[in-house]
Amino acid sequence: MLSKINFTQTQAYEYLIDHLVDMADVHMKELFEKDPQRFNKFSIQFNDIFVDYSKNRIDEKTMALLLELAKECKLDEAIKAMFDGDVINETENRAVLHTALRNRSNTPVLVDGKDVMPDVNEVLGKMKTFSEAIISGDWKGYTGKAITDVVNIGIGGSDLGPVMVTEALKAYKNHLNLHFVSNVDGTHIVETLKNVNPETTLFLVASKTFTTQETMSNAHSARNWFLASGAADADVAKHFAALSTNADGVGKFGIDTKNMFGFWDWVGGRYSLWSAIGLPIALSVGYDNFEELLTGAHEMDNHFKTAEFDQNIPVVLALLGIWYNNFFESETQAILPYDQYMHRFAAYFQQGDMESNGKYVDRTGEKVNYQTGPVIWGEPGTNGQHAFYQLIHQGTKLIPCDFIAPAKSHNPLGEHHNMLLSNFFAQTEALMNGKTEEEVIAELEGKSQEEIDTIAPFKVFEGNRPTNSILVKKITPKVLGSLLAMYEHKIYTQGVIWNIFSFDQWGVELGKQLAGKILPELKDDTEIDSHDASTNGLINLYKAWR
Ligand SMILES: O=P(O)(O)OC[C@H]1O[C@@H](O)[C@H](O)[C@@H](O)[C@@H]1O
Repeated sequence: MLSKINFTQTQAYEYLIDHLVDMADVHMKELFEKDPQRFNKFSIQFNDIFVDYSKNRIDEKTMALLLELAKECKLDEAIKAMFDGDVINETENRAVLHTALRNRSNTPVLVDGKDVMPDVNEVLGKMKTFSEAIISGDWKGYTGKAITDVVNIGIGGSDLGPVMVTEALKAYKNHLNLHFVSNVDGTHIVETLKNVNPETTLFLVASKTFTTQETMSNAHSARNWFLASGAADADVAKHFAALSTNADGVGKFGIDTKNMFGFWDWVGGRYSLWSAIGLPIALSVGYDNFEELLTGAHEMDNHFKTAEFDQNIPVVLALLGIWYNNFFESETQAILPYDQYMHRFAAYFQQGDMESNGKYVDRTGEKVNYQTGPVIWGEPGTNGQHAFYQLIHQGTKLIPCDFIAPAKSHNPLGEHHNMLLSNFFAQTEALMNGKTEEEVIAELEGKSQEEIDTIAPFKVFEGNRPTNSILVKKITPKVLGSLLAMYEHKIYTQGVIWNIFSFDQWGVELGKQLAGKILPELKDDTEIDSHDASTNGLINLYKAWR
């Protein structure tokens, strides 16, 4: 059981409130001027990942107090509890062991007294054999042709992770074409099926529960399409596989359980890309690269488990996030990868973070009296610069940003990478330093005083906008694995301090339930009056217009 400490009642929190008064008007520029060691003090390297957090509104006292806060909230016990397989997902009565899926050291991990590693390794072995057979072409479709296209049908955690990783690792891709269908909007499956041939397509039905409406509907439509092409029921086995914890559901759908890749209820959907849900990754970049991804994550797991908190990247990032979220009242957190391949990275962590920490009830069942999870958003640089950075630089909201960039590009083309990275460095520098009125006036030399007075206020940048710079050597499978685990553990750390349960997601249920009630009401054109006036009005208009 996790302890149930309200962090706003700790000693460290009280000190931090006082300390905030001292820090509120301090400009980071001054902190850099005062301390030549600041960059060394506030940066951590872990393997090929370098995290510079010196461009934050912190000093040594801030970090000491934040670290104290982590201690008072018993973060050490919480970390141990997760790795030990304790039932820390209390509202679902489950352990949380995505770390076991990438436990490359193979040390036993016990759930209810049973070591789960043999099962984990068995599924990995099956994924290896299967992916190699598909990639080599040994696996034949129902007319004897090799597979050319893989369509993953899944949503949420059964989609976002594999999409993000297969995109991020596109440089490692083989000849297979990967497609992802998630939305129940018929457009998604229809448009995808236009581009594939039933004789050479493999469908992966990815669903932890195997009950999710969107996924089941898309899977049925895909099977109908497949059978309509002239294939027989018996051919389904050559073209459909399931990634799921629900063997009964898989069997009922008509997928041979030989083609089922299992995982377990102690794997949360948004933490499942390391499990059988990662099969599209193994198919896209080869099993060895998938294993490298696991290795990278495992290394970060060990770092999180063993590094002192002041040298622990996920812990430090989490505490900085809390500093802004709970003391500076920032509402959002931007994730800005300067790497085109990582264009779905922020979208992935929208689920990872917001579904984990978007909770207003604490671990005692009481409503919290403080802010919990931030809104996560972001796009790859430099695209974001030409779109929304205006607000980050000169808007009224404080937006802490994570900038992520690789030193080596997979596509070193002329000066492109230097140009990209010059923007990466320039943005965090600009956000920190800003531009003073004097600097603006100096730039306007030669203009009339009237012109200067008119335009100068618009050209001033306050600066003092916080950023973390995460510079990695190269986006390899291993580095990506470490980065993903880093954010996962940051999320958990914040959940521990906010005293919330990060591994359930009750907030997604109500909408599903209501949609279930409304669906039968849409079958015919009878006027509806069973809801509020707005919902009735909209449903009836829909019926009139469809
Ligand atoms: O993998 P499943 O069972 O189809 O679930 C998909 C998604 O369903 C959503 O309802 C959950 O909030 C997500 O956490 C989950 O990833």
